[in-house]
Amino acid sequence: MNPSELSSEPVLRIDNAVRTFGGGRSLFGKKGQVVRAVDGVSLTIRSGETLGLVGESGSGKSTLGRIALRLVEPTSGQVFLGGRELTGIPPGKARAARRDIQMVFQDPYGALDPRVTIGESIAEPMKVHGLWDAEGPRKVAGLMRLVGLDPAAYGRYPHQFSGGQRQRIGIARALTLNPKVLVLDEPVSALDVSIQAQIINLLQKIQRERELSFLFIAHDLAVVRHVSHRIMVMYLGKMVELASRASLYSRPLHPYTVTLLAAVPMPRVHGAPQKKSALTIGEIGSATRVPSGCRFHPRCYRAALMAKAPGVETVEADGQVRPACCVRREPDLQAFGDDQVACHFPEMPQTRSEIAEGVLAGIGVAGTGAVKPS
Ligand SMILES: Nc1ncnc2c1ncn2[C@@H]1O[C@H](COP(=O)(O)OP(=O)(O)OP(=O)(O)O)[C@@H](O)[C@H]1O
Repeated sequence: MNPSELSSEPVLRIDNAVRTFGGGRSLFGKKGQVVRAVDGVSLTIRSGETLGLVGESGSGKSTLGRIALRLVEPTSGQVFLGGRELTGIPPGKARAARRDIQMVFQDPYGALDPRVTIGESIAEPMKVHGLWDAEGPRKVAGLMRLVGLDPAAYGRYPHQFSGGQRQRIGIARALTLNPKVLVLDEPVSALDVSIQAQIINLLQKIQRERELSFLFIAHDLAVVRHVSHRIMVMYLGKMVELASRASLYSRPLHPYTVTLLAAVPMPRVHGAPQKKSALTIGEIGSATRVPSGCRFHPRCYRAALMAKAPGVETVEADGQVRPACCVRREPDLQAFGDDQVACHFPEMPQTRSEIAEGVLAGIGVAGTGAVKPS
């Protein structure tokens, strides 16, 4: 579906979601550290749209996905599903309202109960919601056919299936209640590459047929590029960039996005050996000790470059010279057409040599080379 064909009404809306973990007292009365897993993130997804959600491990993607379903309660913020506020419903009554949003998990091995036949597994949500009737078996058979499984396999157990087939079972189970939104948390990352493509094709077919909306969480930027209409990039609990697929891959605005894209292996050119990224910039920071100002500043090539630019006020932070604004002030989200970015220097040019120079300026160098995203 083209972005222009999508309806403008959001099916899912998350407003300013915050989720912290920890902070309680230990047995000895010592106060634990607080993790700000999701720190003021908002998003919308329209009918038939796929919003890709990317970021390194620990950036808060799964927590945000679970907040959308209220599998994790937000510390603050609101979730609206089809215009109805999900977060306003008392916990005991949320199940019925949650029917319209379901989840597909990463691990097709762990997501299914090994003692339950796959047909029963697919039927279970209907039974839990009191929707099982004489039509139930026919519906389960229809769902099995939809995901490419033979209904004759109803009475078989999960261990009798391959990883890809189990993910098909997980998808059928997620569709049992006819939801409007699927949260797909790394749905193909546990599968072989050849099987990944089959599952992605299946998800896209189902999306077209049912006008489903997807929140598609993934590490793999190549997969996200393939499936998403828009992409949100998260870093240490914050959204740093939100853009259409076309702009994100052709003109990434946030230096973290540039760095992530640079870490994707480059396609082979004229039989040349595949180049891996030149940019390595150390580990993602700690979610318990979040850097001041822009959270990305300790790893940011652009901040390193700007610190050398004439007229830019600088400060030293953890032994690195950085623009004072990056260290002192969290950047606001700025709009660039339909795209948004949270960076103090979003328009700084990003030629290959400038990025390489920024890296060389002291952020951890793994050489120079193929850093400009294709
Ligand atoms: N139940 C929990 N208790 C304590 N900390 C948690 C809990 N769940 C998540 N966190 C922390 O919140 C932060 C964000 O975790 P989250 O799993 O949402 O990130 P992610 O981007 O999905 O990472 P991954 O790709 O590894 O799943 C991490 O620092 C994580 O350790």
